[in-house]
Amino acid sequence: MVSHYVDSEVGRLGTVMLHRPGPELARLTPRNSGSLLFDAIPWVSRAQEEHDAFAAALRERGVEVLHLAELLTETLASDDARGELTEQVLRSPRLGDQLRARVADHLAYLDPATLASVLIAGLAHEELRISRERPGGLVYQLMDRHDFVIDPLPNLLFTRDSSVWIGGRAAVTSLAMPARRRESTLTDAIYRHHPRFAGTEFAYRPGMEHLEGGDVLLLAPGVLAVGVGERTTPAGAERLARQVFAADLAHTILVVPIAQERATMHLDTVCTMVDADTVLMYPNIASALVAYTVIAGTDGDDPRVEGPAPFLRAAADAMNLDQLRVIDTGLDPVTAEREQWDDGNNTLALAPRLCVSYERNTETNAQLERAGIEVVPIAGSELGSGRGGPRCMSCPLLRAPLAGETEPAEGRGRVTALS
Ligand SMILES: NC(=O)NCCC[C@H](N)C(=O)O
Repeated sequence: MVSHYVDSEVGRLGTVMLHRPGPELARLTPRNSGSLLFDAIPWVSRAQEEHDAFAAALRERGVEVLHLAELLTETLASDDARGELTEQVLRSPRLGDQLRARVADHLAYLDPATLASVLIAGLAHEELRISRERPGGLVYQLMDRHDFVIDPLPNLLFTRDSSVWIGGRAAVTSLAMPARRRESTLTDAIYRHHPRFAGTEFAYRPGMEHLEGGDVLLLAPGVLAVGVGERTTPAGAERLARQVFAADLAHTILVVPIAQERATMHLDTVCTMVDADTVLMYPNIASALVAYTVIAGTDGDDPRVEGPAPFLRAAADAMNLDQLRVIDTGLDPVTAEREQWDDGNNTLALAPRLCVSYERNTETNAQLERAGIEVVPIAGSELGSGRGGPRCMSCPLLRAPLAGETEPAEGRGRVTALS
């Protein structure tokens, strides 16, 4: 068993899980892209090139990159995992008994790599092997040949959302949008059946109240921020608070309401951390954002809720800082709005003051560099068509503890707000 541990957003990144986009992206058409949560139809091979360059940039900086599809293939060597994941797709009420039996026959023949690929890319009616002796029945006959018997998971690319590590535990989330719900069955199977993750303990389970990883920020050891809006519900935030308090993984949770809009679907679309005391924030909402502070109860009491208070103030207080240093997305309200939409806020910290960002967000990247944050730019013209940046596309499994890295750099004001 390898140990996995994450207690901040910015401790030096050791291991990350990515998903290289594959044939599931080729399932997107103008007719289904809305329900599959993409804003444009990506050019698949270019998206793969961009993703390969992202993975290479991480590896060049010493990060161990794990690929979800490879982990899933290895996981499917376990008969238990295979049985569970097959049963989950067969449970769909859309299939009906006769077609369900035919899909079960089809899946039973697949080797682990092909089964992993079908679980990710889905299965179209025309790809299902049906013999004359065992026909598909009414449901099969009434389907169009391009209809999905198993839906594809094009958003698996955004590995941030289906699981998040909090301390040494995996929180496997409960995704809100129907198009994404099955993603967490895959991450859950990996953590429960892959030998690398043997003995993993869990901080959250699929099936609990809605919670998505993009809404969870590990502000500091023991302090989490959880966005509530389009995806994570207040009940999901409350459940997470109870879970992490019970496991002693945190003492304070800041619950942050965000607008229920596509542009701000997760907290990490408007705020990410680039140093132990520094956030990159969307200025058009930064001063209006508030937080409810949820504090662990003692001796089994319910958690205490305080606030609301301005988010930046509540966060600094919970993190024991005089003030959080703030770097703005963009330069003015219009470039800020453009670059926030293009995931300019959604940076992935590789270490304190070192982050990956989409190259297209030139104004935001210049702001970061001016503030002493080194930027590793990556191309994302195709990757961004699903609305997600480097943070959304990565699930950290191991970060170095922050001890010794929290002190301000020589000659750099720790508490200067840059705006
Ligand atoms: N954390 C994130 O903001 N993830 C991006 C998710 C994008 C995906 N197309 C979605 O709508 O869920």
